[in-house]
Amino acid sequence: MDGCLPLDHAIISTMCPKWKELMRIKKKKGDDCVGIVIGIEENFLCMEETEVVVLGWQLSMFSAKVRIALAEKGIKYEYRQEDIPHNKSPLLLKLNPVYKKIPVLIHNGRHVCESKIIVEYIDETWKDKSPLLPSDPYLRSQARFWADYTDKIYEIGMKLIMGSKGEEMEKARQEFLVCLKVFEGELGEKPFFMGDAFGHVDIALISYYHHFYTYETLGNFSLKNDCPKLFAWATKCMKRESVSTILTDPNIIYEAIIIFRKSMNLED
Ligand SMILES: N[C@@H](CCC(=O)N[C@@H](CS)C(=O)NCC(=O)O)C(=O)O
Repeated sequence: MDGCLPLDHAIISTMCPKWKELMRIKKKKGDDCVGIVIGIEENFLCMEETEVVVLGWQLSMFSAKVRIALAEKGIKYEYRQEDIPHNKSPLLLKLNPVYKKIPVLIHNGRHVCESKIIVEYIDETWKDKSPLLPSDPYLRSQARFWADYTDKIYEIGMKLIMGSKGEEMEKARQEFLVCLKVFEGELGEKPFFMGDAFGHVDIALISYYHHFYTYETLGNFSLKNDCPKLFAWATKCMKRESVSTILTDPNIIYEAIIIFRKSMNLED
C-alpha cells in the first residue's frame, strides 16, 4: 500500500467498515497502488488515483463555483450531493470539521475546503488547460480581490431572503443594486472580468446567477434593465457548457427560498 494512501488512514477506518476487505481485494488484484477506496457507511466509492470527488449541494453557489472550474478544465469527477443543512454526511463533517460546509474537493485522497481556495487549487493542479487566474502576480491579486468581493452578493442576498416587506427590503434592494453597479463598473467594456478570457472572477460571480431570479423577484429589480452590461456578460457566460450544465434551474431555487420564507413567517 506504500505510496498510494495519501488519505488519512484514520478517516478511512472510521468511515469504511469494509475497508480491510476492500484492501484485500486490491491486494489480490496485484497491489500496484493505483487508487484508494473511500467508504461511507454502506455506500462505497472507488477512486482511481487521478479521480476527483466534490461534496456539494444543488442550491449552492459555492459548489457551483467548484464544478464550473472543473468543467472548464475538463476534469471528470464524482459529484456527491449533500443534504444541507440538517443531514450532512459523516464524510463532510470529517473532512470539514471547522466550517462543516460544502463544497469539499477530494483529490488523490486529500481534501480541500472553501470554494475560492478550491478553484485556485484546481487551477494550479491542472495548469495545462484553460488558465483561470492570470500568471502575473499583480493581475492575480486583482482577480482574487474581485472574486472575494462576490461574497458581498451572498451577504446582501441573505438580507433580501431574510427580509420582510417594507423599509428593510428597500434597504437590501438598494444595497444589492449598488453592489451590482460596482461589478458592472469593473467589467466596463471587457468581455470578461480579467479581459478576453473567462476566469476566476467570472466563475465566482456567474455561480450566483441561478439565484438571481430569486433576488430580482424579492428585491423587485431587473438585472437586464438596471445593469445591462452585467446582463450581457451573464448571457455570454450562460452560453458556456461549463456554466449552463452546472447551474440549477432558477425556479427550483426560488421555490426553495419561498418555502424557507414561509417557514420563517416572512411570506404570506
Ligand atoms: N465560504 C464558504 C461558504 C460555503 C457555504 O456557505 N456553504 C453552505 C451551503 S451554500 C453550507 O454548507 N452550509 C451548511 C451550514 O451552514 O450548516 C465557501 O466559499 O466555500
